[in-house]
Amino acid sequence: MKLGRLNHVGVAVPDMQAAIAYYRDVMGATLITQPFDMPEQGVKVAFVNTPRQPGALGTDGGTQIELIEPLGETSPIAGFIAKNPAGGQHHLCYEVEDIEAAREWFTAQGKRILGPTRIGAHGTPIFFLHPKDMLGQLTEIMERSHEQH
Ligand SMILES: CC[C@H](C(=O)O)C(=O)SCCNC(=O)CCNC(=O)[C@H](O)C(C)(C)COP(=O)(O)OP(=O)(O)OC[C@H]1O[C@@H](n2cnc3c(N)ncnc32)[C@H](O)[C@@H]1OP(=O)(O)O
Ligand SMILES: [Co+2]
Repeated sequence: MKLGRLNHVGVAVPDMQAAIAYYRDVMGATLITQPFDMPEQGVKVAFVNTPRQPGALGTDGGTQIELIEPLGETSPIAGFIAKNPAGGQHHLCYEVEDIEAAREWFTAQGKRILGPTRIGAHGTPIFFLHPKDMLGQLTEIMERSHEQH
């Protein structure tokens, strides 16, 4: 498998609106999506587009900041926010051509895959790899969008 594009950096936040105001007012971001809920993933999500982005989700261009706020009692990031009340860098997401081939690759490497492959915030299949197997970094693998833009 070859290293793919860094699609986004996941940043866990305790307060989505405060985080959006920070990226807009402190960091000067101009392309921030409206937050949307992903109850099946236990998060509220918003994307901060870095420059050279056409502005549509998942399109080619720069890397996004993916703001994630816990949603619901069983959010997988509740523990992270409990340990890091101010929030912080949560995961990195890399793109692959074929999610199933990537699953086989990491499994063969003895890396723990967290749960089933499911549809992520960009509408393509994703899975997560345990941070303890990935240099301490929670790692998301995402099949890149094959739509032509
Ligand atoms: C899917 C929508 C969207 C997208 O891009 O499409 C997203 O990315 S949503 C992102 C939120 N969803 C997930 O993160 C799913 C995968 N994550 C998990 O299953 C859990 O968060 C897990 C298992 C990584 C950690 O769960 P939890 O914190 O409840 O467990 P522990 O406290 O026992 O943690 C075990 C061990 O790992 C360390 N840890 C936890 N989170 C992270 C992290 N983000 N980065 C690095 N290390 C992490 C934690 O400190 C523990 O270490 P220890 O030394 O044992 O204390
Ligand atoms: Co993500």
